Amino acid sequence: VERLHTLLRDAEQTGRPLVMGIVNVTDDSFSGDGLKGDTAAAIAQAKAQAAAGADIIDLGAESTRPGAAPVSFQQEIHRLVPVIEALRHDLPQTLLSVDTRNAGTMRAAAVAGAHLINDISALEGEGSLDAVLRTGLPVVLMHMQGQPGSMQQAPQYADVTAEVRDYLAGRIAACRAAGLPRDRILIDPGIGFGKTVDHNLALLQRLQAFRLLGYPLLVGVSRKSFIGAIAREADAQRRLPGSIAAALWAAQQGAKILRVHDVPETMQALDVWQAMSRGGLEAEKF
Ligand SMILES: Nc1nc2[nH]c(SCC(=O)O)nc2c(=O)[nH]1
Repeated sequence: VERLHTLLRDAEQTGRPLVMGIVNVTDDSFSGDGLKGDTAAAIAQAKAQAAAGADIIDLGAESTRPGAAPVSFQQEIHRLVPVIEALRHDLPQTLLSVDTRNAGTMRAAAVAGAHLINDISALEGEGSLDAVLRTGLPVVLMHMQGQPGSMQQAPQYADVTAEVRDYLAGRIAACRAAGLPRDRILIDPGIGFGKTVDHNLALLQRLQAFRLLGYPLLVGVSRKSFIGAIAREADAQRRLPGSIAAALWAAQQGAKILRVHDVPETMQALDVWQAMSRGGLEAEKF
């Protein structure tokens, strides 16, 4: 928790958000050897993101893309633990986050050395709030309407910003009442999780509403389909300019952590944005 708060204080002082690199430890193994190929690939990707300046690496084993099939927590653990253990050793300066909804995975990830739990279901899963309490780790509470398999069919809100904010306020209250200290809570509006394009845009336009809750704000826009809709780009791998634009907007609105696929490109964009938004280079010598 201390290391995360040191980074968050730096972010506050420099006005530059932290960068969280995304690493998926999936099982669609190209090598056909089940997992070894995917473990090695995930470790290599995490190392590259850390070398490019990522402050945090977010490791996920369950694709929570709309329509994705759920993954058992045993399978999640089987995929994630080797990667966490390797990165704890190889990347001692980089915080490791685990993207999971499962209490069992949270416990195993903490034992393996993860520093942060990133839960798209805001600790609503069976036993997950208790599991996180016992791990001592900080947690990202994210809003999602419905479930990944069906959440994009008919997202529905009277006032998306108010409803997402009130949901997060409720989850914060529940976690605090269960004994989770303030300094172990981060929040996230869940861009793309049960939202139309217009819902996502409304949330991004009103990110300040979430800062009023008083917790560090994490935002994930990288390569998401609302960017594809706006820019008419069906291929997620070709949404980098739009992802950078949305990330800088979120930074401008006070997001403290940006969750991204493209770390070097985001770092360069933040370098230039920071030079102008805070005035003057940060003692850079050419
Ligand atoms: N906290 C948090 N966790 C996430 N996990 C994913 S998976 C879908 C994708 O990357 O397109 N998105 C997010 C996000 O926005 N926030």
